[in-house]
Amino acid sequence: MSKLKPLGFIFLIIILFCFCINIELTNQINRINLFSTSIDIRNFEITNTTLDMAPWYNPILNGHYIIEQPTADFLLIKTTDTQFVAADSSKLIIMTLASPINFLLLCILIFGSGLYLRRERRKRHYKNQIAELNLQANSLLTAFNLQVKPAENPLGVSSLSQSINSLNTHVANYVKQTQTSICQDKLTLLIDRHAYIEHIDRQINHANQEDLKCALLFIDLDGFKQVNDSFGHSFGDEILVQVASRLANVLRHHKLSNINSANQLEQNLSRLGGDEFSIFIELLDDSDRVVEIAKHVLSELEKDFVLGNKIVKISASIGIAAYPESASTPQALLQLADVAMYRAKSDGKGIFKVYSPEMGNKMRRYHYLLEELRLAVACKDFYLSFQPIVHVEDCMIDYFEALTRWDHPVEGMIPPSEFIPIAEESNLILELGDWIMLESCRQMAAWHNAGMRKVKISVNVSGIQLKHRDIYDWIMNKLKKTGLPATSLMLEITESTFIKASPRIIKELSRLREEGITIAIDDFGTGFSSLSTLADLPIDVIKIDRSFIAQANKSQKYNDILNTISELGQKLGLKIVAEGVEEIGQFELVKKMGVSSVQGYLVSRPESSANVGNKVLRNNTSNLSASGTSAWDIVS
Ligand SMILES: Nc1nc2c(ncn2[C@@H]2O[C@H](COP(=O)(O)OP(=O)(O)OP(=O)(O)O)[C@@H](O)[C@H]2O)c(=O)[nH]1
Repeated sequence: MSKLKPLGFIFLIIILFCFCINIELTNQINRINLFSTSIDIRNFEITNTTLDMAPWYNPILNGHYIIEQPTADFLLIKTTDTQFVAADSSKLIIMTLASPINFLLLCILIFGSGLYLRRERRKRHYKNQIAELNLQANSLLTAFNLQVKPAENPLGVSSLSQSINSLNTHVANYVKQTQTSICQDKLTLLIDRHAYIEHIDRQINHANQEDLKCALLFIDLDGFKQVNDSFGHSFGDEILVQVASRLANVLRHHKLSNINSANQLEQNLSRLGGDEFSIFIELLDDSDRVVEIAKHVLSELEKDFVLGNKIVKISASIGIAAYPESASTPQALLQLADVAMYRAKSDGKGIFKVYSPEMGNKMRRYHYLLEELRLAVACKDFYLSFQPIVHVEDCMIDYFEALTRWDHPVEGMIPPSEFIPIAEESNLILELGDWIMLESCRQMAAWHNAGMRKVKISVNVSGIQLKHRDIYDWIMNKLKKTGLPATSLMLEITESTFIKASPRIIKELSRLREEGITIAIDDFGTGFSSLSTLADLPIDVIKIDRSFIAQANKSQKYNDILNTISELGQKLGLKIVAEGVEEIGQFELVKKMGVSSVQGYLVSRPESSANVGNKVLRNNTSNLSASGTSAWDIVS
């Protein structure tokens, strides 16, 4: 079709040209009639006008005729029906063509044709370019794996426009997806900490202008590590996804939702990382509302999590910080809510706490002590105290418990109950524990050499040490270094640590027992271990927690528990030690129950090694050399 167009154009031009020639020729003929000067004219008389001459000239020549002669062709020009004049047709034609109007027309036609052909060439060039672009677009579509409806003309403009549209949509979706995924947690699809902080920042600015109050909930799952350890990480992942969905429901229920119109993500709920989530309340018109929301979150998370055929129960601890009361920046709000959350954890877990400045002070002290502890551990700035544990029958020394003391140059004595948990959380306990074990063994080795052959030294070992040290090699190495016999060493491990101990740790403790080292379960009664598990643990001694001793004389229930533990221990062939005996009544009670040894202020406070030396070695030398131990005078 497109090829026919130029032909049609040329045909049109030819017709136009002929038409013009015809007009001009007629003009010329008319001029011949009138002036007939320059042309050889002869008069003809023809009665019969039906001349047998080229009939198709007729319409062009307007009723005149061309006569072919041997010398030249003549045009018979009809003047009347029977009168003709003859003109030399070739001359006539030359004159016709040479007329200015025809020349001008010819020029216009040539110029027009030139323009037309140029335009056609350009069109062809563009078409080729579009075809080339189409090929490139198609290869892009294939690379992006995009399907486009086949076009009528696959190399035409409409196909190109279709491809470009499709690529355009793809790029727009890609940009949207990229922007969304940048700020989204991959597992739960909630916004991440970074996007959440930006959102809170905007909300706080708004609240500041409008004089509004906001609040932030910091939610941390309790014991989530246990879930991972027991069921595997992918199971843990599923729980996290379900937690996110339950929190989103709470948000909707309390109409706290705020969906970002650009990426369609909820902005008031975030997974901050690990098992930590946060909810932001943009408008807190009533402080009871935050409490109501926190309680709702806790109750939602306490419901059973069902995964396949497994049912898991978890809980969460929540810290709450409010704007503007607690803090005025997103980071500070999160930090203080985190502090409050830690308080909720330390107060028993599964609860919520609203931040108060007193909590902040505690946090600051924590960080201060952590830094001081680092220095103290590096400088070995501690000393040991020794508390005797005596047999109830004769008050002879059974063993000494080594207790670490930290005399801070500015703060004074810092109790172990304050610095040991910090040392454990920061793993500084590993280095500190090395020093404690070495010093305890060294001291006991000295006393052993001085005659205290039946007395043991008891050293506390934390769960962190059991986990990170190869405990068998570690202990045997210390004994070798100090020369202390294995039978003179006792290790105290808390009940809660025993519950969590891996089979590897239990095996290593059994090997130490085989070497002659005594293993005691410390703070017994506080870790909720089932009594039946006692039979399987590699232990020799049960140390009953001081809380039972303190209650036993006042409460029949505690009295019964104490009795049961004591009886069970005796049946299992374990030695029972009562901790925290402070009164003579308690001493008498535990003695009656069959407890074999006691520890507590009634017997002695922890003493320095010098005092122990004075008391045992100087005053009771004869007793010591005969028995390998000495009576601890409890009245002195
Ligand atoms: N399955 C899974 N676990 C994760 C992910 N991110 C972090 N965790 C685990 O979550 C646990 C978080 O532990 P913590 O919060 O420190 O401890 P916890 O056991 O919850 O104890 P408390 O918080 O003191 O109650 C760790 O064991 C992490 O390995 C995750 O994306 N998926």
